[in-house]
Amino acid sequence: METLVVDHPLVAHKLTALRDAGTDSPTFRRLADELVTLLAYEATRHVRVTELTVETPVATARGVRLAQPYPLVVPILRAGLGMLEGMTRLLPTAEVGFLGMIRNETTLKAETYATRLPDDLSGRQVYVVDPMLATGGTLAAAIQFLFERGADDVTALCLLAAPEGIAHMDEVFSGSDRPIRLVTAALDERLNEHGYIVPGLGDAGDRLYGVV
Ligand SMILES: O=P(O)(O)OC[C@H]1O[C@H](OP(=O)(O)OP(=O)(O)O)[C@H](O)[C@@H]1O
Ligand SMILES: O=c1cc[nH]c(=O)[nH]1
Ligand SMILES: [Mg+2]
Repeated sequence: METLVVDHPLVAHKLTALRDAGTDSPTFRRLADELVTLLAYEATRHVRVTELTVETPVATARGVRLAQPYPLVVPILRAGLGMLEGMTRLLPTAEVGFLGMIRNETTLKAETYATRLPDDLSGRQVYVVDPMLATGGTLAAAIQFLFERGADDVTALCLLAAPEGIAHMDEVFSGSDRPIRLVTAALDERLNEHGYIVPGLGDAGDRLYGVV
């Protein structure tokens, strides 16, 4: 997996506020939304475009527009929903598909409870959004699911990643000829004994939407 850690003072500033346990849910949501827009700028660097010409008031100009089929954005519920609007603001013509997944907090295995995606993803560029890449079980299962539907160009946007999660992704997809990119605001130190990212930001879903 090709990993890009976005090194930018504004990203670091917003991420620091996001990590702060004293940051309330409304502020956390706003910061997550702002951060994803900054990450999306880098994550969409390879978005497919087609060339065209337009008439400016002065002359003919060559330019580009997003190619069809338009990209698919896939938030992994629940926490990924906190990154959806920031993505679609930048890619307003993108289609949106949903994956509902929850990590069993005892076994740390990901379980899928909802899927609402186009059946055929061949030829589509897919952007998966989920704030946390911890053990990597959730993201690996999500991408396997997208690959089964024909996706061959997947970029994941995460606010935080752990080295263990990146290693797991590399192991699961080592023999794959389909490239996967990860764009993240930070690569943290490690996971703790409960599978939480250290120093991390806690449970992203709870901090966005409250404890259920
Ligand atoms: O890399 P992993 O070890 O699989 O963990 C990461 C997953 O855990 C969190 O979701 P969670 O399962 O807490 O669900 P939620 O979004 O409903 O809170 C997070 O948003 C990821 O989806
Ligand atoms: O640190 C972590 C790990 C998994 N899920 C979270 O929300 N936070
Ligand atoms: Mg959670």
